[in-house]
Formats: sequence, C-alpha cells, structure tokens
Amino acid sequence: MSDPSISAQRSYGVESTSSHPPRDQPDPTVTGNASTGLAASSPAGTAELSGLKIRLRKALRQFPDFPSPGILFEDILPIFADPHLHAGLLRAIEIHILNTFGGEKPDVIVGLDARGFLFGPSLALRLDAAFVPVRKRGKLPGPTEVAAYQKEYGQDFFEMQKGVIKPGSKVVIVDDLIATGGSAAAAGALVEKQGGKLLEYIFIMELEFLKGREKLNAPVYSLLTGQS
Ligand SMILES: O=P(O)(O)OC[C@H]1O[C@H](OP(=O)(O)OP(=O)(O)O)[C@H](O)[C@@H]1O
Ligand SMILES: Nc1ncnc2[nH]cnc12
Repeated sequence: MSDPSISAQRSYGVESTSSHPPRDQPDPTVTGNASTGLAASSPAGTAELSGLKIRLRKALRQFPDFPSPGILFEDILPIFADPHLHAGLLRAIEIHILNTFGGEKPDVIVGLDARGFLFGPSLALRLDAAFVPVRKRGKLPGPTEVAAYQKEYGQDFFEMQKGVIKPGSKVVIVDDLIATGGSAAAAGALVEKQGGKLLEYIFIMELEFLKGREKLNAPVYSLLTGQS
C-alpha cells in the first residue's frame, strides 16, 4: 500500500523546495527524546508516535526567502490537506499528552493566531478541554489583555479576552512552530496574567538553532525539529 503522506505531498500542487530531514543526518525526534521530553521507555504509543512523526515530517515543505529574505519558511499546511495526516497529527499530540501528564489532562488548550487555530480546537475537543484563542491585536471584541512580542521576522501584538481562563486552570499552549519563542512567550504571559497554570507548550516544529524554548517558563514539547 502506498504511503498516504507521500501522495498528499505530490497532489498538493506546489513543488517542494527541499525535504526533511537532511538526508545525511538522523532525525533526533524520531528515535531519541532529546528535545521532546518523551522517554524512550514511556508507555503505550511510543512506537506509534515514532511512525507518525516520520509521516508528518515527510509532508512538510520549505520555502526559502518567505515571507522575507533570509527566512527559510516551514510550511505545515500539507498535513491538513491529507485527512490521514491531519488525524495523525492529533493522535501524535494526544499520545504525548497521555504519556506526559498521566491522568491529568489540560482544562484549556490555547491556540495561537493563526496556525495554532488549525489544530487547537480539534485537539481541545478530543481532550474534552476548552479552546481559547490568542489573536493578533484588534481582532477580539470586549475587554482584552495585550502583550507585545518580537518574532523571527518582526514585531507584533497578541490579545486574549479577559476572563476566558479561570484562575488555576491547567493550560497547554499550541502552535505550529517555535522560532525565536517571542509569540509563545507573549501567549504564556497572557495565560499567567489570568491565573492559568501552564502545563506545557506544544509545537509541531521547533527551529532549535533560534533557542526559542529558553524564553519559555514551562516545559516545551516539539514533535519535529528543523534547520540545525
Ligand atoms: O517563535 P516566533 O519567532 O515568535 O515565531 C513563531 C510564530 O511565527 C509564525 O506565526 P506568524 O506570526 O508568522 O503568523 P501567522 O500564523 O498568522 O502566519 C508561527 O505560526 C508562530 O506563531
Ligand atoms: N521559518 C519559519 N517558518 C514558518 N513559520 C515561521 N514563524 C517564524 N519563523 C518561521
């Protein structure tokens, strides 16, 4: 049987500029646990998670000089073009959460504008948790909290509606990618301002060389790493 992730890549209609991982380097997230926090001997689902990571990685594409010169853009959208991969992404994060927090599930999934909205709500539904969006400035009605941040390619502002997180709620923040960590750190500050307890930040991909995780004051889990 053919690999559905490969057919999705081919049918997506845009030529890929490069592939993951570099062919001469092992993928540290597939067999190891260096950046993920998922112990190699962790409970059921570890083998399934490794398989899912391989399929997800194959689907990613890179675009040089987007959105500005010098940026190698990691495109995660092919994952969502293939229902098997889309389901695989949710399953991979679910396995991680079950293995990491045991019986303790998050109360709230916070998704970051805009690509965190692609999988945050479905993940929340799957975990029977609330979904709360963090949006770019000027998009949310009513009283909000605002946090400014610097990202890989410029400055921006995040907003969260006031009162959407009950003090003491267990919160997981999700986004497609962590680069400099500015976006995620600003979202974390908004969660903490409302009294939320940050369990973890979860990303599909981490650009490790930018050391974004050092800006974050809660554990970080990334399914995949790139651009070493
Ligand atoms: O770690 P950082 O350096 O902060 O960069 C990571 C952020 O950059 C991208 O979003 P972007 O702001 O480009 O917005 P978009 O999702 O609306 O395209 C990405 O989806 C992350 O949210
Ligand atoms: N290199 C990159 N690819 C995709 N999204 C990003 N957000 C910040 N840097 C990025």
